[in-house]
Amino acid sequence: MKILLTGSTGQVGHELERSLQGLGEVIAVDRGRMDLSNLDQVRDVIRSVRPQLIVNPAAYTAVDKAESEPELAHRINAEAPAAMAAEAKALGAALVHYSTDYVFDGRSPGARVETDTVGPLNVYGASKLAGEQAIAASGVPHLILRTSWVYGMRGKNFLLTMMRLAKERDELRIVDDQHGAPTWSRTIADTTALILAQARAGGQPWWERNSGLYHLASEGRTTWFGFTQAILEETGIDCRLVPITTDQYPLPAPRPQYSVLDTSRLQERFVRLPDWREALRLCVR
Ligand SMILES: NC(=O)C1=CN([C@@H]2O[C@H](COP(=O)(O)OP(=O)(O)OC[C@H]3O[C@@H](n4cnc5c(N)ncnc54)[C@H](OP(=O)(O)O)[C@@H]3O)[C@@H](O)[C@H]2O)C=CC1
Ligand SMILES: Cc1cn([C@H]2C[C@H](O)[C@@H](COP(=O)(O)OP(=O)(O)O[C@H]3O[C@@H](C)C(=O)[C@@H](O)[C@H]3O)O2)c(=O)[nH]c1=O
Ligand SMILES: [Mg+2]
Repeated sequence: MKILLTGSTGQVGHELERSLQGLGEVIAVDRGRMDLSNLDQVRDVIRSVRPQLIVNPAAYTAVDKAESEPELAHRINAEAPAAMAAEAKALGAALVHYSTDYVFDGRSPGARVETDTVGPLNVYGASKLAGEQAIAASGVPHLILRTSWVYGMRGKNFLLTMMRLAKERDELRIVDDQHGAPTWSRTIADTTALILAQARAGGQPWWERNSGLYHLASEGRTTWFGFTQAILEETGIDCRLVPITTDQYPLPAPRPQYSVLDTSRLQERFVRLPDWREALRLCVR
């Protein structure tokens, strides 16, 4: 199987480049080869590579910056995936795509299932939702994997930011009223590969029975404050932590208050997911 992988310089893409190796020939394209803001280039690359599977972790992920660049965010997060879906469909290929807990408004507590009402609060979330909807509407065989609070030992993420800040400062003030599940980039990549491998082992292409939307995040939940406490415990870095409210940390983009994803659908069909705290421990190790 020929697999076209985007975003291999990103957190999830980097892990996927490793995790997908056993499944076929992985052709990784970076921004230089395929710029997602250039839709003609997206189409041209897919037509020349002719993959059987496209895996697309590339995205515009700068949540605050997106508020002042809505058109660019929409092109990368919605129009490019729509173009990938159309090209994949024309080739008879399938598409694996990633989305976010930020498609939800998060106004009430409780974990969200795939069929729950969406209502993004910010430009990033709206652009990601538009991407999901375009793929679903295209009729291409697909997996859309919604994840949350991604971290890892490379790239730009909350774990590395907090490790740096905690070393630099005596005290950190961290929001303690936004609830979610931190998810290790490696969990996402390995789970993706497992789903693809399992489905293939069934003797029929996975999309014949399992095309659709799935929540893929760690088990359990915490707040950004709780996540930071755990980061300090695991890394042994010493710093005073002060819990604050969202109002006390103003940012350009509003964030959902409760965006825990219910992952039962994925776990019942495919594979168990690890607890967030345990995954953090393994990652830091
Ligand atoms: N990060 C998070 O907390 C979460 C992420 N997600 C979703 O998971 C997926 C993976 O995210 P993650 O790995 O964390 O993202 P990263 O921000 O770590 O990586 C983004 C990747 O997209 C690439 N990219 C951005 N713009 C373009 C462009 N115009 N053309 C080509 N490539 C581009 C980047 O390339 P370059 O290095 O050149 O910039 C990079 O490889 C995304 O769909 C994201 O929306 C979902 C929930 C949480
Ligand atoms: C740096 C810092 C942040 N915070 C708060 C701000 C914010 O409410 C929260 C998280 O901040 P960040 O900007 O790192 O996280 P954010 O960019 O909102 O992370 C999101 O990224 C996108 C791509 C997703 O899809 C989401 O799932 C989610 O992971 O932590 C503090 O309270 N204190 C601090 O010192
Ligand atoms: Mg951010």
